[in-house]
Amino acid sequence: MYYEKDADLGVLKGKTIAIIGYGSQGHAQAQNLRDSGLNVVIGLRPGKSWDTAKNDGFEVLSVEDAARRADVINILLPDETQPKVYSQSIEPNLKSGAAIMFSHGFNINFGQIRPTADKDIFMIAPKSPGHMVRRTYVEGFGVPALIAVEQNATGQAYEIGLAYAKGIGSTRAGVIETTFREETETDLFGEQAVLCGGTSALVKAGFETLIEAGYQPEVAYFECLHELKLIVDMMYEGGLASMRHSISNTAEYGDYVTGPRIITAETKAEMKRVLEDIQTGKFSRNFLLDQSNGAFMHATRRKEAEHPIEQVGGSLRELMHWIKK
Ligand SMILES: NC(=O)C1=CN([C@@H]2O[C@H](COP(=O)(O)OP(=O)(O)OC[C@H]3O[C@@H](n4cnc5c(N)ncnc54)[C@H](OP(=O)(O)O)[C@@H]3O)[C@@H](O)[C@H]2O)C=CC1
Ligand SMILES: CC[C@](O)(C(C)=O)C(=O)O
Ligand SMILES: [Mg+2]
Ligand SMILES: [Mg+2]
Repeated sequence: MYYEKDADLGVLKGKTIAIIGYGSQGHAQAQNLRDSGLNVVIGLRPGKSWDTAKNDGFEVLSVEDAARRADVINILLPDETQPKVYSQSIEPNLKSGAAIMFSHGFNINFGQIRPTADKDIFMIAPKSPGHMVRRTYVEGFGVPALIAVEQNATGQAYEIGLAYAKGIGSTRAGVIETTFREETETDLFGEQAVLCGGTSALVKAGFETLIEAGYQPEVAYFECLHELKLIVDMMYEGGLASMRHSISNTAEYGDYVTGPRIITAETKAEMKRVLEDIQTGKFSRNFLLDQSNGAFMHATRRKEAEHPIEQVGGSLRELMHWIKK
């Protein structure tokens, strides 16, 4: 694990870091790096993010101009957008010896971006949503991250990568070394099976079961979604044991006897098939195919927004002034 003492911000002093994209990760990493005293420019197309980055006080350039200026460039565009922008706007304008960074290994791992041999290629992957990358930094800490070096053309990739990780606050929390392949496959698996796909399916199924049995939607919302954060906060702080220490014996007994009825051997067998689809490239091919017109994604976004849990949750959260803050 790498910490503050292992990273020297001085490696990046006097260099220009171009952050391409100003979305979830882009805005957070750019603001943290600037607050760490580093020189950051933002590369974008004209539009909403351009205006936001400008209002936040950044020098905003076209992607082409940002690439020309960059000593280090972090491509923080949506994964499906990166290959075209890289080949059309970034690659032709990069200096020889520039360092190319990612925060997720998707496009290198699946061969969608293939930089030339004279460039450093590495990744600092925060294990956190972008907005928490910023929030924890402002609070004086940071989120854990992974470092992976794919190509070390200058021999300086680790030093630059660790300095970058320090700049976004991650060496305060700890940085673990990995490979592009391990980060890509575990990240995709985690978000699909556990963190996002698994959790949202579990929450919706629990909520639907209660309201179909005639219970109040508001009660079902508190039980299956709202309280989840409070339970997960305890797991985050002290693992499963700490959560089980705080809940009642009744809940702990129910945890042991009912958990395996919900997440069964068949669920785990399906998880293995999900992982295989990621490893073989089947998932990435399907994702990129859908993103060429976005048909499944757009239809599903609309359908999910209409789910009763979103309707009741929207009204309840209006009353939760502490969340709005
Ligand atoms: N979201 C997260 O928390 C995490 C993301 N990652 C990785 O970080 C990377 C960035 O993801 P994320 O932050 O979610 O991305 P977002 O979808 O939040 O970022 C979109 C940004 O890219 C800009 N953009 C989109 N298309 C173009 C284009 N053609 N030219 C110029 N700018 C464009 C958008 O600008 P506009 O307003 O003009 O559309 C916007 O600023 C991905 O590799 C992702 O896997 C890794 C860890 C966590
Ligand atoms: C869990 C989803 C994530 O991998 C993340 C926030 O780490 C992502 O791709 O957004
Ligand atoms: Mg992730
Ligand atoms: Mg991810």
